[in-house]
Amino acid sequence: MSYAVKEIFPTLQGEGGQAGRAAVFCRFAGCNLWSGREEDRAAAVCRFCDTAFVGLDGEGGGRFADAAALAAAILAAWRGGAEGRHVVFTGGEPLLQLDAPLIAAMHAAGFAISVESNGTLEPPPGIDWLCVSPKAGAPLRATRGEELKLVYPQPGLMPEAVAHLDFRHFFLQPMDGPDRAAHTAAAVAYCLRHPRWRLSLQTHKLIGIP
Ligand SMILES: C[S@@+](CC[C@H](N)C(=O)[O-])C[C@H]1O[C@@H](n2cnc3c(N)ncnc32)[C@H](O)[C@@H]1O
Ligand SMILES: Nc1nc2[nH]cc(C(=O)O)c2c(=O)[nH]1
Ligand code: SF4
Ligand SMILES: [Mg+2]
Repeated sequence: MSYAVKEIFPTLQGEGGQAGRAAVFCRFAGCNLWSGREEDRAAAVCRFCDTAFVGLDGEGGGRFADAAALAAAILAAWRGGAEGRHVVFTGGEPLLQLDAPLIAAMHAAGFAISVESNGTLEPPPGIDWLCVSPKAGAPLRATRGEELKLVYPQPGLMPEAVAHLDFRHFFLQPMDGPDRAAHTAAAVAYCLRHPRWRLSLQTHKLIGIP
């Protein structure tokens, strides 16, 4: 199968339990919870998205004919050597496209594989670090993984509704937008009262890296 990729770029993981870790980000085009068009946002299932994921026109983006071609482009974007190779598949929704051949190609190239998913699709085997970020009003099919990262506050999806799931780490990430400061204060207050939950800041935005 071919892959539609918005952009490929090296940066530090900004969020969650791996914040600060070097990675190549591969952002797939397309999502099942929003078209990505502003005129559709108000009617979408997921309405707070902070990401442009439509098209193939970002840095390093394009259509890749097969897993070998995409793996080669990701390896070319890695700034380190053979040690510590790490790719984060995100989007858009990466589980619409991430498949067994790509997982095998990345592992063969020496990469650990992280995934940022909305959790609506069954993850394929072989993911080394699965981050699930559930969305109010969307079905949740990925109920286990390394971290659950809930954007907070989300009307219709309280942390209590997902705290029983089988994840190693539970994060609240303040919803970015015009009310980011108030959302951050609310997330801090929630973590103080519910210590199973830890705060995830979008540190890349704080320091101005991609
Ligand atoms: C752009 S999404 C792509 C991956 C996948 N579609 C998902 O939603 O998890 C990457 C991460 O950013 C989070 N995110 C999106 N919009 C956000 C916002 N306005 N504030 C904080 N986090 C946000 C998502 O919940 C997810 O954890
Ligand atoms: N630095 C950095 N860290 C991130 N963690 C998750 C991101 C995403 O958009 O999926 C992201 C991103 O876009 N940049
Ligand atoms: S599910 Fe993820 S990529 Fe899709 S609209 Fe929501 S935050 Fe954006
Ligand atoms: Mg992002």
